[in-house]
Amino acid sequence: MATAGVPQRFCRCACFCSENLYVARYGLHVRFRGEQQLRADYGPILRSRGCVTPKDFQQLLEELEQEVERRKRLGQESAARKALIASSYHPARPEIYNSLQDVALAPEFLAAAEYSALPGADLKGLLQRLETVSEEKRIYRLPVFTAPFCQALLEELEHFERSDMPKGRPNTMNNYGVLLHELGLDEPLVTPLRERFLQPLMALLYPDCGGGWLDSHRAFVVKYAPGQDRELGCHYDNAELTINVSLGKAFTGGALYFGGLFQAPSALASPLEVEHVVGQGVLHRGGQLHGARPLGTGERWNLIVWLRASAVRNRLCPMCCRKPDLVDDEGFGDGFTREEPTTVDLCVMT
Ligand SMILES: O=C(O)CCC(=O)C(=O)O
Ligand SMILES: [Fe+2]
Repeated sequence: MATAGVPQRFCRCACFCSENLYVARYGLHVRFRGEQQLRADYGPILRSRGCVTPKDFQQLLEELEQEVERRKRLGQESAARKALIASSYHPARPEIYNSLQDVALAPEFLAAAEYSALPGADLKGLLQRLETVSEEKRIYRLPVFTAPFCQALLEELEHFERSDMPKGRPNTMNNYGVLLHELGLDEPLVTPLRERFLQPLMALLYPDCGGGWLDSHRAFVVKYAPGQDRELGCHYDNAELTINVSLGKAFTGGALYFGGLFQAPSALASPLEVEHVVGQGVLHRGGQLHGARPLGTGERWNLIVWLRASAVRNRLCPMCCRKPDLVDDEGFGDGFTREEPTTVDLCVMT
């Protein structure tokens, strides 16, 4: 469905500063309101995962307090980094910052998106144009970018990494990578990718998850390398839908694994392993539990776009599973809005 909206102010949910704090050492997401609550809610599980001595617990407390402070400052600090990068960073591959061209996209991706935008398109027709990785889990895969585009984007990201520009962390679980909006790549690259190509695809694949109502995103590149992050613990995304595109380089290991939906009990029984194919994107629901196996050799860079539909998340924050407690934020925030999205069905207007 084609939609035209007025510019929105986006918000985050206040739970961002108290829920789902990730403790990598103990492989655990915790809710944190203070020492007593942490002991009461997580004492036994923390002990079973190696947080045994008073010193261990004290260290964990300090880390959680720091993480809360970091999260409170995140929006403003990110906006400041973006402004500095815009004024003083010199790209290695300036063409990446031009508006997204069809030549950057794999023919299969163009064909699937073009088909999906036709008035008579249906799910059955679309499924003939992409790979069904799991029908039950509704996971799909298709080529997204051409090899030269992946190469150019990687070169640009490595150039940025080597620069002395300030860098944000892609999300609360990955320590290495790049936030694309800070680099100035949202407007020319990610927003057109979402609006022109992913929206029609997702509307057919996941109409029940807001696929037809995507109005913002959070896009980042995650990097895995020896001596840096090597694997990713099991989690669900703060997104209605996700696309994960493998950009390269040469690597072994790092496969994605998928369990059930996070709301379902025994959600991680018999996970499904999905290998990366360079240039290809894996599509899945944000609520599908997943993680990444340890990297073997080489470096792995993946573009992740968390796609958000305010019409869905305004009703229920996927991170705290409550009605969101809205806090104004910078940019797309976490994709919540105070008003319902104002959309005009362009089909009706013609
Ligand atoms: O390592 C990957 O490719 C998956 C990353 C991921 O799931 C995420 O960032 O949400
Ligand atoms: Fe994820």
